[in-house]
Amino acid sequence: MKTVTCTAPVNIAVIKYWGKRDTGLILPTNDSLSVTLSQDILHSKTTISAAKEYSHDRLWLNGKEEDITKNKRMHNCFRETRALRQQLEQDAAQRGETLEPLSSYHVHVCSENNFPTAAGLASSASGLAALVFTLAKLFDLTNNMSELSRIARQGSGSACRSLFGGFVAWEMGSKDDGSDSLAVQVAPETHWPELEALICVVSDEKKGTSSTEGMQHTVNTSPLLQHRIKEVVPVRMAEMKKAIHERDFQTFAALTMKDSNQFHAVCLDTYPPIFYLNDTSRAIMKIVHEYNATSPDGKLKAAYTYDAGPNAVIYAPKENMREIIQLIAHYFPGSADNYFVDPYKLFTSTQDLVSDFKPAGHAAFNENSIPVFPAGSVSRLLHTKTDDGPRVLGQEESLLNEQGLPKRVSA
Ligand SMILES: Nc1ncnc2c1ncn2[C@@H]1O[C@H](COP(=O)(O)OP(=O)(O)OP(=O)(O)O)[C@@H](O)[C@H]1O
Ligand SMILES: C[C@@](O)(CCOP(=O)(O)OP(=O)(O)O)CC(=O)O
Repeated sequence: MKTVTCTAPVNIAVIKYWGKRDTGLILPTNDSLSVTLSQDILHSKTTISAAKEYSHDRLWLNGKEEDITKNKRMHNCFRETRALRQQLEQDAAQRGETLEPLSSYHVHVCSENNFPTAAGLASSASGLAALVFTLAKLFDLTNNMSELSRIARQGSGSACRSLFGGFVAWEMGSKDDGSDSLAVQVAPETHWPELEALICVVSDEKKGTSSTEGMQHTVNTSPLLQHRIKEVVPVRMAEMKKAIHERDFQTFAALTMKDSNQFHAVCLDTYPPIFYLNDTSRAIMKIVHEYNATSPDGKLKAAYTYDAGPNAVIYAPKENMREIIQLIAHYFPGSADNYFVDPYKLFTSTQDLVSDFKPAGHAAFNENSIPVFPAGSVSRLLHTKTDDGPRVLGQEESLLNEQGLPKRVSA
């Protein structure tokens, strides 16, 4: 039996992917670009073992066994990585060497997300990236990350971007077979370490309309999406890459907010419309604009973005983060002890977090621009930053025991 354990990060797009031109191969209707967030805060952890004794492929997700017989996307990832392994085995045989025939073995996959699954926190991205990366390590594949991203893409589109750290573009490609639709790193995490993120968890419930389903309704009914694909995204992609290369937060922030807004506009333009934002999401947008508008030098200090759900992700330079956290904690107070995750020790206590709130330290800030929301409207604040791509862990981190069964199962 061979066993490997890895983690993969979440990525949050600043130029959104929304729409497929091929639903089977998962080929998008536009390029997209994302920031990879630290695995220290959010990650999928996956252990895979291969053994000739196994009778079928099995998956345990968050402690529960899932029926994967009909999971076409997962099978795509198994099929593609096994084909690459088989090639390695054949090449070795031609050289007169023997590689263990792992490509013919079944696998046991055990995966855990350290955050809610299917709640718009990009679990499919980290989960499928962890699956493909772990399979690649298990099979000793020599392919580079962009090649592997083609496989991860077939598990979930946004997963292809989670194979890299830092700033990552998914190039849509033009070929019918999808061979040129893959992720490339625009800049590594070390390029712009000052860029941080605050995830405001507005809801961690499973969402009503999945991204997969929602985006095809948009493709089929939204005229605005056609304008976005043809006219807007190509220009924004070029501007966003330049902004990242130049660490130009002004351009980065404006484009991030506009692109999030346009994504939610095409959701509204879908017929019947799709709504992912709620009143709390909209209030966070308003307060970020108020905060930016009253910045003493007129410069943008923060940018929000929302995926297919009400949770906000606020990107900002490190120097503004303390103030932003205080701002959000003031208007959206927590109701639970685990409200704020403070890995970078910005605050000495919860008291410190709420007591010295001075909105942007600026007289023009309209404190009544939104009301203070009921406690718990934002259930958690997770402070994080841009960070590296998937990591290989030691055997002691394995989620599977020596029989290839999960060490922990949930009821
Ligand atoms: N760790 C994991 N390993 C394997 N598959 C996973 C893992 N985590 C999530 N998934 C798959 O991804 C699905 C959730 O994807 P979905 O797109 O609905 O939610 P999301 O990724 O949280 O939201 P979004 O992509 O819109 O931000 C799960 O039902 C499961 O099939
Ligand atoms: C709003 C988004 O987060 C959409 C993500 O969609 P998915 O990658 O979850 O969809 P599938 O390819 O059908 O699995 C925007 C983005 O991440 O770019």
